[in-house]
Amino acid sequence: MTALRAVDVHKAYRRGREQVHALRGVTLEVHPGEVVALLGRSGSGKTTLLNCLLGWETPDSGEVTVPGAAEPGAAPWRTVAVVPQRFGLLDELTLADNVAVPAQLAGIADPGEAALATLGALQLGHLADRLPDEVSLGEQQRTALARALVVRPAFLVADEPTARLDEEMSTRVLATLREVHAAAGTGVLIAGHDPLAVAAADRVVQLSDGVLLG
Ligand SMILES: Nc1ncnc2c1ncn2[C@@H]1O[C@H](COP(=O)(O)OP(=O)(O)OP(=O)(O)O)[C@@H](O)[C@H]1O
Repeated sequence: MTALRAVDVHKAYRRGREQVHALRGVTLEVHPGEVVALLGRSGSGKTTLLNCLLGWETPDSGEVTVPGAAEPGAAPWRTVAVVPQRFGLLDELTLADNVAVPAQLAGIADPGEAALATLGALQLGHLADRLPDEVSLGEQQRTALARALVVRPAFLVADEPTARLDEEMSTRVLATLREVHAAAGTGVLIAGHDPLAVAAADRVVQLSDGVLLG
């Protein structure tokens, strides 16, 4: 498995008459089995870079490589799973069903069972039948993580996974990311501005006004 890679990526948005250069020639590789923290203040371009890596946005120039995506029948979202900034849980579905949906789409033999096992691994088994608005924000966040992990992705991209959590819960979520990484060799990219994420990472890179430092 090769790296998840962005090479010399540029991306600008138009805001009225103004051009906002969100990314100015960013090159970043995340190798299988490493945890990378992507730091940067608000507006530095972190989400734009993640969106380009996920194929949700097309760079103006430069190249993004998602391992395995070029193979026939490949689904990039199975290779690179995401925990979005706003979780994206479906309000009408229980936590178990939220997690079962990607398992089903991925053709996993027993999606319900896989969902329960993944929720259990994140200490959420007892909440499986609740709706998202019947659990805490931290529990919603961990459910989004379970939904990303249920397809056993090669890479996991998490946009500010600790932004809405207190220190204790942040530590727990980051420990879970490290455990997943250790157990499955998953490459993890954590974006945010949380010093705790730095402590959990093998490597730290910083975006500043669309340029990657270090
Ligand atoms: N759809 C858009 N249209 C116009 N400008 C945008 C759009 N998306 C992002 N931008 C601008 O591009 C720059 C980078 O935004 P981005 O969301 O990537 O930053 P970020 O580092 O993820 O910020 P945050 O930490 O607040 O989420 C910002 O100046 C932002 O205002």
